Amino acid sequence: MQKLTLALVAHDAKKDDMADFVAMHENAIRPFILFATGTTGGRVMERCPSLSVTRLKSGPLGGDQQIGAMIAEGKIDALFFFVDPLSPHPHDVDVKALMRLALVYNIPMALNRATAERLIVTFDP
Ligand SMILES: O=C(CO)COP(=O)(O)O
Repeated sequence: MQKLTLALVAHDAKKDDMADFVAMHENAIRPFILFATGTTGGRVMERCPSLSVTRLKSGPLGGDQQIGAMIAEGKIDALFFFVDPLSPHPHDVDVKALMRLALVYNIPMALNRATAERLIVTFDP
């Protein structure tokens, strides 16, 4: 069976949460092919050195758009995007575009840790 692909993205205030989440669910996450925006991917690999994560560009430099393009190409099966709703982001249009494409292509998308905790247990990658 083809491996499922999971994209990980976290705003700065949520990167600790993302690293904790991945560490806590490392065994469940290991079977996925993992992609992440640049800084998020770096933090995840620092915390879980045995995981292999393909790092794209940092979000503000186009990483969100790269993941959006992969979703449009059918290359991403699920998106875990831990959003910080309390800070302004210079690339907010990219953030919205990424969420929009996840909606257009109807892929499972967790926008906070509580949802990701519930979603991760549903996968059999
Ligand atoms: O900005 C982001 C999401 O919009 C995340 O990008 P980084 O993981 O590079 O910080």
